[in-house]
Amino acid sequence: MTRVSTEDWVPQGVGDLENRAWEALRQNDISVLVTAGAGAGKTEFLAQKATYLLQTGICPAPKRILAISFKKDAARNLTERVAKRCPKDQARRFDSMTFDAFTKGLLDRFRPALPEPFNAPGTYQIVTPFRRDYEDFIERHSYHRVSAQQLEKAIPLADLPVDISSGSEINRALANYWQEQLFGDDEISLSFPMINRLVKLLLQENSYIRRALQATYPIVFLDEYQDTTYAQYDMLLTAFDGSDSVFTAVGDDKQRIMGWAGAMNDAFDQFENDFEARRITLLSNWRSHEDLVRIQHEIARRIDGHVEQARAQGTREIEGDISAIWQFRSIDEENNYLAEWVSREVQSGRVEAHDVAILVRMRADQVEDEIAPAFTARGLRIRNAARSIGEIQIQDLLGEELTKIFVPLLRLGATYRSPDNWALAQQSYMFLEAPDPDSDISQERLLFKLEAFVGQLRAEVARSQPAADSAEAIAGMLLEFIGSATLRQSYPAYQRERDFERVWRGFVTLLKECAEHSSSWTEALDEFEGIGQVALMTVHKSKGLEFHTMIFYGLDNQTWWSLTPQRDEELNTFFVAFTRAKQRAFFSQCVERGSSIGWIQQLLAPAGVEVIDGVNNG
Ligand SMILES: Nc1ncnc2c1ncn2[C@@H]1O[C@H](COP(=O)(O)OP(=O)(O)OP(=O)(O)O)[C@@H](O)[C@H]1O
Repeated sequence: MTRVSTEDWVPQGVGDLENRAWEALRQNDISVLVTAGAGAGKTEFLAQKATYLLQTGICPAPKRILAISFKKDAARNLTERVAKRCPKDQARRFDSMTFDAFTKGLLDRFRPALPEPFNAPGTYQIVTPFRRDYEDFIERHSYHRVSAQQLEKAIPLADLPVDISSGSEINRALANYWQEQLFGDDEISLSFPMINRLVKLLLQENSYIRRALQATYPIVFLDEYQDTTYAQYDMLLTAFDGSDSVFTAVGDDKQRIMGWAGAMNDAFDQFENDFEARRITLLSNWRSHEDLVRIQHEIARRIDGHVEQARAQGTREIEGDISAIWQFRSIDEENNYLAEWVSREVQSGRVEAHDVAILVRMRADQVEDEIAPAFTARGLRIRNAARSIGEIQIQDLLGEELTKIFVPLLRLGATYRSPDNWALAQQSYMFLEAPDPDSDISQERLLFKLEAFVGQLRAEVARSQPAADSAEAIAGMLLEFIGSATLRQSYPAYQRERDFERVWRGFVTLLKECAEHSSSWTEALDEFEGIGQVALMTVHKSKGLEFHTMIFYGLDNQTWWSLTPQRDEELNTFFVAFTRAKQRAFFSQCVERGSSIGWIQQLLAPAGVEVIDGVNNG
């Protein structure tokens, strides 16, 4: 086993860390709260810290690190970075997952240990109820003093079993709601907030499970900590109550955009108190260049008057405007201009199509219908990340483990030289098969099997033209080789058949769709991954991502009506979206749709962002 001394350890994959990041990295006896603005490398910092702790043996075998992220992409990204940097036996001890995957994993493993009636036998389905479902429930039971909104808000906060001794109507409604979800006519139906409550109860009632969890994870990371909900925090406190586990939380309170979903509004202070944590603030911005950082700072100041300006570490690569509000007279003019502009930029080689993102407030499907013809006419395709393929959105599908395992294999099938995909395929396969790390023979045997399969896949791919039926057959070969049972055993998120089927069906459907449009398998796979396509997404979905060029589409007071500086969350959302840009961020607005948003113009004007005539902007 390779070990590096703490003095000799150096960051990997990046040049260096800023001094304060070094400080936070070496802080291992007490918990730390790393706060920093956009692009400060918070997620990267966690990847470095995990690497440091594993490589130096500060986290020795068999101890593990638990990293909790909000998005699947982020969780997967962390796993990949650590896997690239650490030997296998170390990387396997890094468990990176979303909050929901963490709680669901615990529930699926230990459900029988819940007290009655919460250990009800039978499978369960995960549901995401809408407000009208709660309204329907309230109406059916004739609760007069409880609203649907109150019930919805109370579910994540109420401990189980719900105390009905006081006779309060909300508690009676809650208890009844649980009863119906567990013992109604259909299959047991649980939402993620309900799963959270069940896991809290499980951990509270079972000191054995709690102690096992604490012994396994002496180190816990929390990414995007600002969006932690009260319920999630409460569950964590229960899980690690009385433990010596050391926490590292990273976050930016200006990027708090999940208040509507119950995110804590005093998360940072609470963490400092409860975990006796030291707060360390990072100052760099590695993503954006100086001129963009100056504009970002104007927005940041509006959110927090005391915020320090970040030190831009990115290099400006383009000349001309880096930000402006383009005004158009009609929707047609706007769409044609944007398509023309993006097409020119892509053709000139200044930016790749998939490094351009068009951001909308909501209804991405409708906007796709509106703008796609102008882009298609210029040979550009739009990748609407929010489009649903069966029961899963494209952006989520691309972040799924199944996709991350199958796509490199498909790439290997479609091309003869692809060392990166070979490395990814090998890494996934070894993870799934988990050969004895001390046995060279079993590892070699597996590699041989993988090579043989890739050979077969290549032959099949070479034999068949891309089309719906051939895509389905090839996807079937992949599943047969990897094995659905292996996948489902390896990932808690796939343990239940219907969860697995949802992703698998989405994967096959999108692959078929892409194959039908393409003249080669490489083209089909590029289309599948959105390579060479202009990204279209909602501002919320842009969180955690980055693009060379961003265009905020249709920024008028009708479409972006809710964007007001009086609502913290909306301003934060705007900040999150704006800070995704590495090189430039433009706004498009047209009078046909609504009038301009005065306060945004006033906010951005001091940083030199002007309103200009879209068509004649040169
Ligand atoms: N020390 C570093 N040196 C060079 N590049 C870095 C460093 N740290 C991070 N980066 C790069 O800077 C970009 C932003 O990093 P990262 O996504 O980790 O930031 P973040 O603080 O989590 O961002 P945000 O909160 O805005 O989502 C990424 O492209 C990352 O690879």
